[in-house]
Amino acid sequence: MSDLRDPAPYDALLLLSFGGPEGPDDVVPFLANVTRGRGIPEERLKEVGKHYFLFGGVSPINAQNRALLDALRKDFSEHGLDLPVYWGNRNWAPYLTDTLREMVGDGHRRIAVLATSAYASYSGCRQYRENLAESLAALEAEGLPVPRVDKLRHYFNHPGFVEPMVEGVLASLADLPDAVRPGAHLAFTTHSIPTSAADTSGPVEAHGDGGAYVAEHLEVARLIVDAVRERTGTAYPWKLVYQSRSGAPHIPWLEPDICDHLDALHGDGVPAVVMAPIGFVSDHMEVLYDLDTEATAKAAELGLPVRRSATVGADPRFAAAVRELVLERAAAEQGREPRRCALGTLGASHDLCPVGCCPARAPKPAAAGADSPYA
Ligand SMILES: CC1=C(CCC(=O)O)c2cc3nc(cc4[nH]c(cc5[nH]c(cc1n2)c(C)c5CCC(=O)O)c(CCC(=O)O)c4C)C(CCC(=O)O)=C3C
Ligand SMILES: [Fe+2]
Repeated sequence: MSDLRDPAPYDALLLLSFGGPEGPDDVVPFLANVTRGRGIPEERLKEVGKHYFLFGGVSPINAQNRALLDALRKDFSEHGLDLPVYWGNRNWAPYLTDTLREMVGDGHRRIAVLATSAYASYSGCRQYRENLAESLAALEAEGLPVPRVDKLRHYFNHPGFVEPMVEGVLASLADLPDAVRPGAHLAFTTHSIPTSAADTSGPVEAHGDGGAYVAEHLEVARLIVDAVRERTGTAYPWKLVYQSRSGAPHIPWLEPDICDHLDALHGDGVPAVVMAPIGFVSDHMEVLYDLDTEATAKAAELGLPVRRSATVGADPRFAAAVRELVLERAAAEQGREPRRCALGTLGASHDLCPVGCCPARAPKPAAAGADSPYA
């Protein structure tokens, strides 16, 4: 009988995130890291730099990841799960390669990886896998042991991710003035990406209009709408909309933008809107600027009452979900058939990204998938 809390074969968990600047001097080098070789127009970079300077050059994302680390360690220790937790980022310190070097130095060879992105897409999944491959190659070049890294499955439909967002939407609805609440609309938001990236997101079988990226977000929106209907008796009208678009204007990205959507709703006489950023795991800069600053100012200009609902952040139910995901994957790696928790109809996402999943425009080695050069 193997222990239900047995994380074997894993000897550590790595929290893999985006990273963000921690002061004014960090902003430009951070943006240079983010956009390395990606052809973001300079105008857009100047614009994005301003968002960070408005907040003293500090993105909240690192503090939020530190809080998540604390929540994970607390949850693991309370549940007898003996698994050290590390943290590394794609674009800022602590950098992924440095963290992996430290992990290998501490003797870890089989690492479960949780990315702070719940959905399929190049930016939210394969790009992290490319970062892992690059870092493993760096360790190899230094003559260090190369650990095996396994990325945990997408958790968009895990109850520990969805339930805190349901509560967040209920709280935002409750916070609206009584007079406008009955007519409120729900605007679920996520990061816009090029439609070409959306259409090829997820496994090849899922490719089609919007691919897995749009299908997964629509599923989460429906799950939240259903739960809100059950608990309030009201079927609030809703739509999935987008934010934080970048890239050249002639390239099609997912639309409509949240600000255009607010305009349209206002034009239709809708009296209030709850903006629910289901595409994000924490209230980082994309939420703080694009929703709480820009879209909220737009709504004020229209005289449209809006509320922005909370992301999961370091919610204990999310930490518990991460524990379940680690143990689920460990059980699968042990050759058992774990119970895979997933709400709705899409089912639990794959453990191993198949070949052709979320392709890059210029193919690069990616770890933790069926096409990984590292076993
Ligand atoms: C799908 C997606 C997520 C969600 C999944 C995930 O969480 O991974 C996400 C998260 C984030 N995106 C973030 C910041 C940025 N994203 C950029 C650029 C881009 N994002 C894209 C997509 C996504 N991005 C894309 C297709 C681009 C353009 C091309 C490119 O460069 O790949 C740029 C460059 C300037 C700009 O164009 O805006 C910045 C500064 C931060 C940090 C916020 C903070 O500091 O608190 C976070 C969490
Ligand atoms: Fe982004």
